Amino acid sequence: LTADLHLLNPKDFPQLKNDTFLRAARGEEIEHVPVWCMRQAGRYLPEFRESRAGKDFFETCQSPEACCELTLQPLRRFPFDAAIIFSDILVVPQAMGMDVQMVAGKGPTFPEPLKEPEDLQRLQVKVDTAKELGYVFRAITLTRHKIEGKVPLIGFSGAPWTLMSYMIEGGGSNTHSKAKRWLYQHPEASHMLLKMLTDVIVEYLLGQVAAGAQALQVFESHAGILGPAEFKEFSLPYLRDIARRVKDKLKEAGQDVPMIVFAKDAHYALEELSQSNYEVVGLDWTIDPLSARERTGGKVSLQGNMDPCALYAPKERISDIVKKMLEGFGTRGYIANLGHGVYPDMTPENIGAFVEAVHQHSKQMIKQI
Ligand SMILES: Cc1c2[nH]c(c1CCC(=O)O)Cc1[nH]c(c(CCC(=O)O)c1C)Cc1[nH]c(c(CCC(=O)O)c1C)Cc1[nH]c(c(C)c1CCC(=O)O)C2
Repeated sequence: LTADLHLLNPKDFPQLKNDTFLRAARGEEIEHVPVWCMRQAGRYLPEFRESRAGKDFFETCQSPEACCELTLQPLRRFPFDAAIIFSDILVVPQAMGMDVQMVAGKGPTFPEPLKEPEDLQRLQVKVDTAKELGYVFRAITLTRHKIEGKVPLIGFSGAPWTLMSYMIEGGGSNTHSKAKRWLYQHPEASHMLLKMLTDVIVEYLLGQVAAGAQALQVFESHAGILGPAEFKEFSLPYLRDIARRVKDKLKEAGQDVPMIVFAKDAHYALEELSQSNYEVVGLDWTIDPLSARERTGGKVSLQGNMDPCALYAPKERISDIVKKMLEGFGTRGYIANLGHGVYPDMTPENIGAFVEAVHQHSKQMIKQI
C-alpha cells in the first residue's frame, strides 16, 4: 500500500496525450471533433453491472478504487476523448448533513427531505469539503494517475437549483411542485438555500481541480421545470456566481480549467447561458444545432446533443444522424455528446458506432475545409 501512496498525491501526473477535448472547449483548432457521453460509465455496460453488483451505490461512490475502475471501464471499450469521474451530484446534500439512499427501481431517495424553511437549520452551513468530500478528491487523483494521460478527466457538480429540488422533493418528481412551492411561497428561504449550496459547490469544484480534474461540468438537470423568469431569478445568478468564483480562484493560482454548463431543457435561456462565464454550453436534444449556434453567437463552444434514443437505431442510421449533427454545429468549438445520459438498456456496440461516426465524419469535414 505504501508503494501506491503516490497514486493519491495530486502531483506528477502522466503527460496528457489527447487534448482534443480541451482544445475544442476553448474553440481551438482540432483534427477531429472530440466525443464523450454523459453516463458513459453506467449500467449499459456488463462490466459496470458486475462491478456494482450487490454493493450500495453511495458506498461505491466513497471508494476511490471503485470510482477509478468504473471511470476507466468505458475507455477500455471506446476511443472517447474525455472521461468523467464516477460519482453523483447528491454527494453534496450528503456532505451538508442530509441522508440520501439509492433505492433500486426508485432512484435516489431522501428519507427526511426539507419541508419548511425551519428545516434549513438542519443543514451544515460551513462544510469542510476536504473532510466530507475528500473521498471524491481521492478518486479523482487516483483516476488521473491511472488514466495515464490517455484523455482529460472531467469533474462535476449538480447546480444549486437541481440540488435544492432533490432536497425538498426527496427524490425524483414529474412536477417538482414541492420545490417550486418554495420559490413562490418562500423566495427568501429559497435564496438562502441556493446561496448555501453555491458556497459548498464552489469549494467542491476547486477541490476537484486541486485533486486533478482538468475540466468541470455543472449539471442543472432540472432547469426545464422552471420558466424563463424563475430561471433568471433562481438558477442563472447562481450558475454565473459559481463559474466566476471558481475562475477567479483558479486564476490566482495561475490555473485555467474549462467549464461546461448543462442546463437541461433551458433553451429559453440560451443567450444568457452563453454569457455566463462558461466556455462550453451543453445542450439537450430539443434544440436544433443551427439555431443553437445562432443564438449563442459564436461566443462559446457547444456540447451535445444527439437524442440518446437515437442509439436504438441501426448503426447506419446513427452514422447519418451524427453527420447531420456535425454539419449543423460545424467542427470548430464543438464537443459531440448525447443530449442526456445513456440509458441502461442501450447496446454498447451502438455507443461505439456513435463515437466512430463522430470521429470519421468530422475528420472528413475538417480535411475539406
Ligand atoms: C440528476 C442526476 C443524478 N446524478 C447525476 C445527475 C445529473 C445528470 C442527469 O441529469 O442525469 C450525475 C451523475 N451520476 C453519475 C454520474 C457519473 C459519471 C457518468 O456520467 O458516467 C454523473 C455525472 C453516476 C450514476 N448515478 C446513478 C447511476 C445508476 C445507478 C447505479 O449505478 O446503481 C449512475 C451510473 C444513480 C442516479 N443518480 C441520480 C439519478 C437520477 C440516478 C438514476 C437512478 C436510477 O436510474 O435508478 C441523480
